[in-house]
Amino acid sequence: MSFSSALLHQDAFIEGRWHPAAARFPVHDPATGECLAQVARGDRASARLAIDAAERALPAWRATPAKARATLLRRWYELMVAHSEEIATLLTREQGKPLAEARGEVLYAASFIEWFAEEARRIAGDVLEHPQADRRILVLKQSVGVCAAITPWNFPAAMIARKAGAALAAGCTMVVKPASQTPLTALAMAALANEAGLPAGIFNVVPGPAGEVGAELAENPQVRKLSFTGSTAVGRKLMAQCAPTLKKLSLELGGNAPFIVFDDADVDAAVEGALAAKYRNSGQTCVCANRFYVQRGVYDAFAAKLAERVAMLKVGNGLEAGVEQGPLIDEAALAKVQEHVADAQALGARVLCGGRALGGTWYAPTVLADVRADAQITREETFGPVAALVRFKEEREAVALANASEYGLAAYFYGRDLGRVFRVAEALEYGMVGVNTGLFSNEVGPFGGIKQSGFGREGSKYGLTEYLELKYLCLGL
Ligand SMILES: NC(=O)C1=CN([C@@H]2O[C@H](COP(=O)(O)OP(=O)(O)OC[C@H]3O[C@@H](n4cnc5c(N)ncnc54)[C@H](OP(=O)(O)O)[C@@H]3O)[C@@H](O)[C@H]2O)C=CC1
Ligand SMILES: O=C(O)[C@H](O)CS(=O)(=O)O
Repeated sequence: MSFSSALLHQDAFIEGRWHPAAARFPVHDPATGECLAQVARGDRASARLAIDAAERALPAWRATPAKARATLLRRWYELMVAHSEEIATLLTREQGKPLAEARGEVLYAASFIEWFAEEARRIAGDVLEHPQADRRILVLKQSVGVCAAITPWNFPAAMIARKAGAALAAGCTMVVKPASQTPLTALAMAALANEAGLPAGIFNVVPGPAGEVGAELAENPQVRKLSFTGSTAVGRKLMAQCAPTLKKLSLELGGNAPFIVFDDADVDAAVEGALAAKYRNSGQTCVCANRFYVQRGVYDAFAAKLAERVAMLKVGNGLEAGVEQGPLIDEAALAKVQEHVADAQALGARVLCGGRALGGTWYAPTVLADVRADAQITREETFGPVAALVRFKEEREAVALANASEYGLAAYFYGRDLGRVFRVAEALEYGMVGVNTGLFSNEVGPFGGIKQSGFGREGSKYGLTEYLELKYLCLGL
């Protein structure tokens, strides 16, 4: 095996130690097919071991003063930044995204740990006036307890940091099951958490199959909260699996983001925003624009300018300098993209650029024009580098088209009339709306969706409440 890295680990990380296993599963580089590692295949027993470790570590961590928790989280953040190049290389190798994006993701992930290190010290309860003179009301905020996280392959660092940063800041302990396609980044993060001095059992990583490790995390009564990022279908299953033990849940699920361009938009800005919203991670993000509604007055100009820019995107192995589009994660992802393009073309869409597989799991960055409003690509999440342009006439029509989806995660629109900005922003049924921007993800804004995109918010000051319980004390004087 040619691949090596000081941060390459292949065993589960439980209670501050590496836990090998006889059974192992391969991790492949989606760009080359190379086997990067053989990772210990967790099972229900190892998941239980991690949950028990998290339970043992909980009392001391809960009792650790917030300032001390913050200091340890800050040190973890500093190590993530100091080792960002190594982690980014691991991330690109196992997930495929261009190194420049991987570097960005590692710093984005680290920003959540930094943010929640700061938020840890601002957890405050209340002292309230009781209706009776001889009583006092106190409201305490206390950590939920042992938490679980199940995370996807498309952001192997950020999705973990966005959950673990909040959980640990709140005084919870956590067991993470990373996606089986991308466990190496999670294990590298565990190594750095350990180096930062996070006590044993606080943060545990157990790679392994969903049906074993995932099932134990969802069903074990010691786990009081589960945070999941991934597809809506799996989110529904997990919600059912968590029901018997009434776990708190955060579900960041699938999306189908509309991207609306109005006649009064700055078309050049809208094109740049479309590039950011559509082609990041080769279109494999839950907040990627999935369907474009362009008003007839700017349709031709926007379509031509977007196609010109998209055709220039450099496609290749994410490790190569200047590459802007890496491979899709696997053959199934490629097949879904091809299916959406073929369906749109069968309904009359024109390919302005791309529209073809390039070998391996690469797909040419694509712009489709004259897409019918009922095409499959407008109803289902493509999770690939294809922009489908639908023409519209009136504002009301665009909002209706945008809202005609079971999903409600992200939406975007470009327009400069102030009245329209407020009308449309307030009318769109989504958890997050980008106005004259195609990228809104950061540690400060509350990330999450509504409808079939799930519930709960991550990052921001709101992210901490997902890991806190309120306790009401009534004091008789
Ligand atoms: N809203 C958001 O923030 C995000 C949403 N997503 C959505 O997720 C999808 C793509 O990500 P993808 O990884 O394929 O999603 P999946 O839902 O298939 O997998 C996500 C994680 O869930 C695990 N998993 C799968 N099935 C089960 C199960 N039955 N029980 C427990 N765990 C399970 C997987 O484990 P294993 O790998 O071992 O199978 C993986 O760790 C898209 O729909 C995308 O929109 C993705 C990222 C962010
Ligand atoms: O998993 C994802 O797709 C991420 O949540 C998208 S983002 O946070 O990088 O915008």
